[in-house]
Amino acid sequence: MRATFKSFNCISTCCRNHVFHRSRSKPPPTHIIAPTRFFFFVFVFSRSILPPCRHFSVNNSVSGREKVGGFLFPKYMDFIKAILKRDPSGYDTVAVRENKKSYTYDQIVTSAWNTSDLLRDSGLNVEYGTNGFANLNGARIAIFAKPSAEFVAGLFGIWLGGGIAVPLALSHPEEELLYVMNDSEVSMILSTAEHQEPMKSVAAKCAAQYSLIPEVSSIMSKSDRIDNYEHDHLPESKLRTKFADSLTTDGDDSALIIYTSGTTGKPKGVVHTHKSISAQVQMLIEAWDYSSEDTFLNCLPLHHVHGLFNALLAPLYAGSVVEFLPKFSVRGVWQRLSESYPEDGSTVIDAITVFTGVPTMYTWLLQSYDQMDPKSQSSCSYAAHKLRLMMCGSSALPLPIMKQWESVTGHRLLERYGMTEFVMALSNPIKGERRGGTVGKPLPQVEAKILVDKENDPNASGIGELCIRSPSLFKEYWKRHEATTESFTDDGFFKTGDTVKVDENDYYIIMGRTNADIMKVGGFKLSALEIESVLLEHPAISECAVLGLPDKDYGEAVCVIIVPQVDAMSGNLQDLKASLSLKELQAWSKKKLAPYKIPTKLVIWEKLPRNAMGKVNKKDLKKLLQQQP
Ligand SMILES: Nc1ncnc2c1ncn2[C@@H]1O[C@H](COP(=O)(O)OP(=O)(O)OP(=O)(O)O)[C@@H](O)[C@H]1O
Repeated sequence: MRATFKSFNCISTCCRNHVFHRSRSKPPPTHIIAPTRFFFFVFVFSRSILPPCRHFSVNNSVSGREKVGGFLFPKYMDFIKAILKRDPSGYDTVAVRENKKSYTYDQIVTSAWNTSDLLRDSGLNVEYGTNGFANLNGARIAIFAKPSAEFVAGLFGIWLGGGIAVPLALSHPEEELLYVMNDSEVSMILSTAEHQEPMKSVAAKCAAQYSLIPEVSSIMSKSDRIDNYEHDHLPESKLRTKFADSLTTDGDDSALIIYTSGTTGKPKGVVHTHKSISAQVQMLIEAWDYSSEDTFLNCLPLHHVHGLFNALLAPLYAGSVVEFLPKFSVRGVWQRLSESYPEDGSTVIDAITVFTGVPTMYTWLLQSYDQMDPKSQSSCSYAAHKLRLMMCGSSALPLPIMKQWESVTGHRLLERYGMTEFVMALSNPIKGERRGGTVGKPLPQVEAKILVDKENDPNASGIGELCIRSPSLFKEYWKRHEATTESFTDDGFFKTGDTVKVDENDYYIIMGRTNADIMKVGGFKLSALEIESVLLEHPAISECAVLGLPDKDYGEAVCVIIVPQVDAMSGNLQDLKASLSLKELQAWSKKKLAPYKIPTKLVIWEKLPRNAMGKVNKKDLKKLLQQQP
């Protein structure tokens, strides 16, 4: 990953211009969010999880804690601590929904508490803090569960126990799982029953323990809402504050290791702390107005920051409901949106208000929309239009897709830019102009600068490597001290490895990964993302990936891999190859692209290989194409 480190070091001797941008927004106040449902953590601690004496008595007999006068908490994340200090706002406390079941904050934390007990009692190397409470002292605990209440409870349970969570990818083959587990030296794997047998076997192969995540009980059905829930034991806010103050939090403690996709090298473990997580969720809530009025539809994997932070942790911190659709399906999404907003205008409880996805999800949703009958199209358009917010990111959103989505739903997608190492950094505004083809400006408290290599950019076009400084920056690459040091500038900016520029209004334009999307053709630096966006306007092209292949005359040649539109695909791929020739494509491109940007090689495939986040690994594709005759 970020293979630009080396080239960056070379550049460092060259002359550089720093274009510096800083968000003018004021830092968020400590309590920026409306009172949320998370106060139920306290509710849970005081009545549901354990008998009352277990929490607050001096001489309880809970394992490892009996000597202590005080409370039962080891290190705990600032994130939750802040929540504990807020005032309750009401009793509608559903946190998670999945498969038509609803789970309250209470129920999730009950299970989280049980998980942390299980971890402490598992014989792992626990340590006793100054307050005498046992904690896992940063032991790595992997979590393998589909997006669900159990996943959330498992994650919070690991944090409650003082461990570092390592979310695993459900789609990864055993070899990749073992790489992550061995690299992060996982002590235990937590999973749900459906994955029990394979995960036990994986655990055995890397000398880790295995355990099931304690079940999370749900409220019976959607209609059995929390209004009927008992809430007369809610502790006084004074007690809540005291309780929160007693937590021995150290915000700099590591909380989470997320592995990079490895699209630019071997996956690295990106370590986030309680503090960086806390900072990030507060930034997102402020930037995008998340609130307890929101219900998110989360169809994303949770081992990447998009699904985990944008669509789970930040919403929960804001007191929103997160509804999981564990596996993205165009049918599932359209159906859920249509159910939320019937065309007769009737109001539905639990309607989805926020959706966030990767560009390919929107492409596929549009393709399925095109196949619908007019009545279904009308109800889908009507419903999608009603959402408060629709966002896109993780890879470039091509302009044609953005425009099509706007014409179908009336929503101008909010595109933002992020990376595992700092989660989110740049965003188009919630209010104000969302500029297509850009990722907006720095989020609150984020500083961005562009390292322009003047020597290779004599025209001073302002194109260069994006660097980010933010309270949400990661702490380190797990056990990779050198890689960590190399990835930062002397003044603490993280070097993203992405080539960018700003437009006339200071909105950032991502030109792509320097080592995968930036091609050098006959002395010109070209952005593959820009060419892809133009080619997608061609009526016969559904998806495409542009990449540079070695060329003896020009250094690199522009090659495009095309996936034809569904209609075209209903014919024979061979016929299509004959009809969509390189010549035809070049003739069409002439009106839209400068001559040196026009592809000189064309490959037609039925689909593009994409990872769980819909990303294409161009390094692999290049290798593959070079091997082909
Ligand atoms: N809105 C966006 N437009 C263009 N590119 C984006 C956008 N959002 C994210 N990206 C790309 O995704 C990258 C971050 O993704 P992530 O941290 O998952 O890394 P990766 O490239 O998928 O994997 P690896 O870090 O292993 O190479 C960014 O560096 C950028 O290249």
